[in-house]
Amino acid sequence: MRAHEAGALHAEVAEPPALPLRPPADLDSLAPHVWPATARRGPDGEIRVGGVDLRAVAAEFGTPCYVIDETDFRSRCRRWRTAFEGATVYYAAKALLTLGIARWVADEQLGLDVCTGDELAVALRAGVDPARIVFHGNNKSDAELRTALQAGVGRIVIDAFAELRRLAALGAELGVRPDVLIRVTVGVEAHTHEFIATAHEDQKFGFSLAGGQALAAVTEALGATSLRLVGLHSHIGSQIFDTAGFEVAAHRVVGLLRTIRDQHGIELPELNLGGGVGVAYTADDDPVDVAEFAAQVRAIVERECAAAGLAVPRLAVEPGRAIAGPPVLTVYRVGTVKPVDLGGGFVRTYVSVDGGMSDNIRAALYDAAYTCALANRRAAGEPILARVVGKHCEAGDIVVRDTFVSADIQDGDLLAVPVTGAYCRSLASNYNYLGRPPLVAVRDGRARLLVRRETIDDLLRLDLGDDLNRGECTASEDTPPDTRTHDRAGVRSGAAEPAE
Ligand SMILES: Cc1ncc(COP(=O)(O)O)c(C=O)c1O
Ligand SMILES: N[C@@H](CCCC[NH3+])C(=O)O
Repeated sequence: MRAHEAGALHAEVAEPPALPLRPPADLDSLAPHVWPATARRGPDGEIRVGGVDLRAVAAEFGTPCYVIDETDFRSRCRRWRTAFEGATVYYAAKALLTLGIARWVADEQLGLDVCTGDELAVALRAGVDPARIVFHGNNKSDAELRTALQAGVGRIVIDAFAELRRLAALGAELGVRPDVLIRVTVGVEAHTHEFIATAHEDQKFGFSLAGGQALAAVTEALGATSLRLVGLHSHIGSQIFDTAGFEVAAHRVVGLLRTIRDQHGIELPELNLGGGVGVAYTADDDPVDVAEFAAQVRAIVERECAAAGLAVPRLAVEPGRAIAGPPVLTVYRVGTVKPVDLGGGFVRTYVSVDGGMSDNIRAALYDAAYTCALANRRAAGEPILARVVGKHCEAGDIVVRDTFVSADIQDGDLLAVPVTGAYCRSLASNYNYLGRPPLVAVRDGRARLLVRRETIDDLLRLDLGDDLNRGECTASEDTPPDTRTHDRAGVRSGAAEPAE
């Protein structure tokens, strides 16, 4: 019985965890569909990735630390390229972007999807061929559009009428005619978290298909002499396992291609179906295989086009998570270990690590599930119910909501959390002044830094203090800083008086 049903006025007794929480048969196993492809346990029970001992990574680069299995990342790029042979695969940079990552993607002959001028700047700095870049965004500024046009970006995906007009004007001004696509909101309710579904009507992206805006945008783009409309774009959301959503989306956008042909006598040559393919975060997840996904998508589009009497357009896809997510794990150092009695015979052990929502906000933001394993040794105790939490001043600072850890877990152990490549570093913050962790690439027994750790000096370099007050303070150096008085508004007394 729940505490409130029993009329208890004081603290509620927590419900037993709702998940089908069975202790795993083996706390040390590293499910191959979850962990980086080269992750193995070494002779001391330590986890090694790319032939590198994570204890050595922690010793050299500190914790928390993102570790990327380069071989896994590159082979995912290749798998997508092969599965979508004849189509364009743009890696979605928002998932994880650094100069090194952009170069790997370019080496593997994938294009790049960017959605801000700053992502574009990183891609260009990395030497990515601008012609292989697609530029997204629901609020591109004139400056961003101008940079994209001047750089010769391959495709720009138009997201609003105002943008269409601004881009047409800029194209005319600069004497260029960019290839553009119209982003269509196809009205699919993708089976994923509300915050990462993007094709239902009531959200900020794209032109509504049902409301006729998409066709109106196409008509306007076709009439703009400084734009070359080459296709349609649809992205239904992220972390999707059920391919039915893509099927409905393809059906609807091909329907629009047909209407465009009927009304304008033009067959648009490109169809970009966006990203969104989900990955396994825990051993229970069963994501779609890329080759199968590609075959299904092609079959759907071919069938729909045949039915509409259209030539099959060139396809494009934009995987982010499916490429960047699984090759990365985060190594944390365990600190406080605190058993909390939940009542009713339940104890949950809170395992605090030295990072948290600043390096992985996904559990806090999307209730995302993760798993973890001891990285420095094998488990030597019984499995105990645990929650891995960060060190931030926030109760929702959770890294792994429900998991089992070894009963002998202790301060100083290393804990690895897999599948942290996508939307972890890219959504990282400096909450509580924690510097963002480094990104270390491992391959063939060697580890090297792709991005170093942010230090307090890095952060303070941006903080200009308050020069005005500093000048005044300097002028009255006889007053030690911590004994200066403050008025009730919290303003240092005398601050309004100019220093002599
Ligand atoms: C337009 C677009 N393309 C691609 C992606 C990448 O999605 P995912 O990382 O789920 O593959 C996103 C993000 O959801 C997106 O908004
Ligand atoms: N940030 C989301 C995905 C957003 C996809 C970008 N459009 C996540 O972590 O799952």
